[in-house]
Amino acid sequence: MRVLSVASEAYPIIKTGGLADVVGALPAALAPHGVALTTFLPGYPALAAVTKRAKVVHRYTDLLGAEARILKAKIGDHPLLVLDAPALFARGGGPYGDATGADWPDNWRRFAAFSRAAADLASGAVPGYAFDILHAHDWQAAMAPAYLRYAPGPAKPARTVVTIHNIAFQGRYGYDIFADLALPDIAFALDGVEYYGGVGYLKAGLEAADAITTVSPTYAAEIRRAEFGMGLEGLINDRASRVTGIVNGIDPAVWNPETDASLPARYTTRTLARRRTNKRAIETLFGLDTEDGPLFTVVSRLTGQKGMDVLAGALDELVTLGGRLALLGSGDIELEHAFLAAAERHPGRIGVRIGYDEPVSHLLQGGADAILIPSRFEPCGLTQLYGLAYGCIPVVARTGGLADTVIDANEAAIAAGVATGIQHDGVTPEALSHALRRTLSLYARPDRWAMLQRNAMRADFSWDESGRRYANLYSSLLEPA
Ligand SMILES: Nc1ncnc2c1ncn2[C@@H]1O[C@H](COP(=O)(O)OP(=O)(O)O[C@H]2O[C@H](CO)[C@@H](O)[C@H](O)[C@H]2O)[C@@H](O)[C@H]1O
Repeated sequence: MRVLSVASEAYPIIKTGGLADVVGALPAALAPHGVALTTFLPGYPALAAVTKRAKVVHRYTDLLGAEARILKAKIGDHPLLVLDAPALFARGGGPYGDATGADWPDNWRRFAAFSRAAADLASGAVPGYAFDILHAHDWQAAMAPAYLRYAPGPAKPARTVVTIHNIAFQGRYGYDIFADLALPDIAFALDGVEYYGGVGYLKAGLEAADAITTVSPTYAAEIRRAEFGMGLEGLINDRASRVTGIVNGIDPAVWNPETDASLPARYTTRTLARRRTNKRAIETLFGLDTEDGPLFTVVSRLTGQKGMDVLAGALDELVTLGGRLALLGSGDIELEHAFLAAAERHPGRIGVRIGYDEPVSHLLQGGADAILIPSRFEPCGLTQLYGLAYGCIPVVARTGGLADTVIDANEAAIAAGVATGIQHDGVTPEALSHALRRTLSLYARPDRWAMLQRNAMRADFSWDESGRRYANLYSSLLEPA
């Protein structure tokens, strides 16, 4: 089975968040199930190294107004296609905006062109290329199924899957762009690309897709409610029979404490004491006091989704209770300032690094005692999975994938020997305070804490099962109706 996986980022080439980890891991996750997956990415400057000697497989003189080429390269050992369109993608800053974080004003054109090219690959417009399934990730790729539906190429169009990694980002634009999308007028319909009078990219993809997935069963249920659906709950309910939740796995080649080159000391469940060396390295890097007391970490975008405002308000208490915090993140400027101010108030107890740093994120998982994830909503969440694998106990809000992947250390779960973390209901100062206190009282019982760590590290979040689920979903779409 041949699948085209269409996304705006993929680890290790270009990453701003969890989407990249998943897209980067899918080819290896699906190969054992007989799925040959080709990844399709926009040609940002970060791809220059991998496309240097790439073969041109297709040329456009006018792809929604831009000159473009499709290049053939590799991501690891797996096939990669790249949309090289300098007018759209060859610019500094990030994949979605300039260096200040402001979105590019032509994102509608950039990702419509990218989706149009994906649809061409998946419907016979590019000689030598054919795919059974087009799998589009998030709004940046979601117009591809809409193009396949309304303006396919010469061959039978591939069947389509859209995966929602975060429904909060929808790619919503005014009606004025419609004329430039090169879609027939009938596409501007209630069950087409129309969204509240304008154009909605994610909405269009969800209407056109043969199957919709999101990244955990609980989030799949949550987005049927107004509180989580962000305006798309009606559509999700109408199409509920096509919606499934498939939890993300983690890539053992990247996230494994036994082999992780970013850790000063590597370890297993049998050598947990070696984590102390990593803790010392964190203390040095973050300017924290040297001691064996509880060390919390945060590795996150600093946003309201992640509950970082509530956490910032809980830091004085965290310190009063005897905890320390090493935080790595970037995002909302007020939140960055709030965490930096807390670090100034509590020298030696709170250390903050504003920025994005992959190796430091590994060190924090490998040396801190617990990772705080008080998200208001979380489609799956990966940092709690990395925490589990590294014995860095996740302290999480009971929502979305966090609810599905962490087993709360209540008395029954402890007695049964299955607890892997701490959950709290709601993202309020009281709930967070209670969770911090529970965590610290567990930490004060070394036997219980070590049991939690061992349970967490043994929990299976490999891609085996989820890879099989995606493969089964693809197969089901290819069966005759
Ligand atoms: N400052 C920093 N430095 C280094 N690394 C950093 C970092 N800040 C974050 N990261 C890394 O970025 C990734 C974040 O992934 P998450 O799944 O937690 O959230 P995100 O909201 O980006 O993803 C969305 O998509 C994913 C994938 O489906 C869903 O799991 C999730 O719920 C959804 O919101 C992790 O690999 C983390 O280590």
